[in-house]
Amino acid sequence: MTYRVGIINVTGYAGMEAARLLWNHPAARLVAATGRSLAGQRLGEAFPSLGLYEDLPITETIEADVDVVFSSLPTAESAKACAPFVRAGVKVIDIAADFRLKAPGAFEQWMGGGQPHPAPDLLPEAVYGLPELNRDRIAAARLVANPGCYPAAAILALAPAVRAGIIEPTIVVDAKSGISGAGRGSGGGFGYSEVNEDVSAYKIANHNHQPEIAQELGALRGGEEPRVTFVPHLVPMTRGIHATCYAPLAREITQAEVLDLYRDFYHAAPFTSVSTVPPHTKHTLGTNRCIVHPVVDARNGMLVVASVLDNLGKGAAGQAIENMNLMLGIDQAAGLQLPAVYP
Ligand SMILES: NC(=O)C1=CN([C@@H]2O[C@H](COP(=O)(O)OP(=O)(O)OC[C@H]3O[C@@H](n4cnc5c(N)ncnc54)[C@H](OP(=O)(O)O)[C@@H]3O)[C@@H](O)[C@H]2O)C=CC1
Ligand SMILES: CC(=O)N[C@@H](CCC(=O)OP(=O)(O)O)C(=O)O
Repeated sequence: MTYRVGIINVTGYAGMEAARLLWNHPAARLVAATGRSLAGQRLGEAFPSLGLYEDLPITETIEADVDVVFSSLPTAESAKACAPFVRAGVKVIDIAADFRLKAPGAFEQWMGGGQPHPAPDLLPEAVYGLPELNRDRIAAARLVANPGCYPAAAILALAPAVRAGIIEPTIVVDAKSGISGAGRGSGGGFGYSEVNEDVSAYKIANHNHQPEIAQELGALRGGEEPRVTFVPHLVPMTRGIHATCYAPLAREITQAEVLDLYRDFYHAAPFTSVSTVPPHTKHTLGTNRCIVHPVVDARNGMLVVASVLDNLGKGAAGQAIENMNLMLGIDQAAGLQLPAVYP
């Protein structure tokens, strides 16, 4: 059986990456793709990198029968486009941030610019789409909230330690992102001459991924959110997230015990692996992989975890396809077993 997939807003980086990854999927086919300014063009004509899609038209809305829809609209534009599909029984994966935050008022404060949520009735049922934590719930869901790119890296770095209670709930996440994290529509300040040879922090102490990280780590400790200091940085590479996460150890533990704990936690996860050496963002480029590297800093009583992924892979479109596979009840890794692009 081949499942029929639609992408709402194929014209952004996340939508384009979903189309790229779907090309070789053994059980799913892209049959509809929307785009605002490019409607009427063929996908392969609009984007030469997707030239294999020479016959697929970009349309204003999805009219074809579909089994699954990905939405990669800008955050706060996405929920109202997803809602009719969920209500019609189509499985929906929202790559935007509209269904991620559960606390009352959180969407309005962090994602919606003060505007009310467009589909508040669907918010409680949306499952946070990180299979390493929520595999069975994703498989049963009709609406999945795909994680943000920074939260995916940070949560995967910290989840085993938080669940085992080996760290104090005072966490620092120091994260770097490639420029594609800001999207195609990112506008001023992201030109080559501005970002090349430049590194800067941004949105210190007020980035909308901080509550997402705290919410999901809190769920691993009975709902009590840890204190999370999150500092994102922009670095001059195209793709990739590198998160270095720090927390005080709650008890003495050896490096070997921590490695065992992490390996045990991720033993059934096809895309998250535990490394004994510092991972590079390029080890995940173009893939759905996340690599975590936990280190006990015994002199200071700290756990330090380095984590890498591709913001458009495990941070967006790859993750969305992994979630789709689970929702369809097919092999979790279908279409996603790819070596990284290296060097
Ligand atoms: N980039 C990343 O690494 C990640 C992105 N995401 C999420 O995925 C979603 C898409 O991000 P990304 O692909 O980076 O976005 P981009 O900035 O690459 O693309 C946005 C596209 O959306 C179109 N667009 C803008 N506003 C609207 C609108 N109101 N209605 C319809 N189309 C619109 C624009 O096309 P045009 O003007 O031509 O119509 C533009 O090409 C976002 O919600 C983002 O939060 C999630 C994780 C990682
Ligand atoms: C480098 C950069 O600008 N990154 C984006 C995050 C990427 C993203 O799209 O995250 P959401 O899915 O949660 O919107 C940012 O910091 O806002």
